[in-house]
Amino acid sequence: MKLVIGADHGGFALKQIVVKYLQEEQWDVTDYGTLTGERCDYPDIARKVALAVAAGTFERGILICGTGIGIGIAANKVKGIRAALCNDLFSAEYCRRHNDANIVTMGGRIIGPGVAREVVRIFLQTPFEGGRHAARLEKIAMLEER
Ligand SMILES: O=C(CO)[C@H](O)[C@H](O)[C@H](O)COP(=O)(O)O
Repeated sequence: MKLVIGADHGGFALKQIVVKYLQEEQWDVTDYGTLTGERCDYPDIARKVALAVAAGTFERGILICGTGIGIGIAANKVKGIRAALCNDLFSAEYCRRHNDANIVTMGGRIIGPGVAREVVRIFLQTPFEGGRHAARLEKIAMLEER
């Protein structure tokens, strides 16, 4: 599975840790920045990552800002993106099982490396259940056409 990751300055430090973890675990991960800890605007990072996931260049994305909120709001403006804020393990599991999330967002000012690594592991390993949840995702897709 090809992965893409991005973060603003609020998520930069945690992104570095997550990238290292993914590389150690042999995941194919591409870093879309920011590549320094300098202040930047999370919508710019969200846009690059979300467009690449929506285009199918990458199957899943990981986005990190200070809280995970702003970067997720921005990513969800891109058609086909289902970005889920996961600062806990239960959310990481159910955003996959019920929502087929294709981007996970986290807060670099909220969670530490241990939780972040587990969130990412669960996000990448948990399948979508389909069934009644697929019908609900179709309704979400219809909202994109309004
Ligand atoms: O978008 C956010 C909040 O929803 C992120 O946490 C940003 O990283 C944060 O707003 C950046 O704030 P800063 O004061 O410019 O560091």
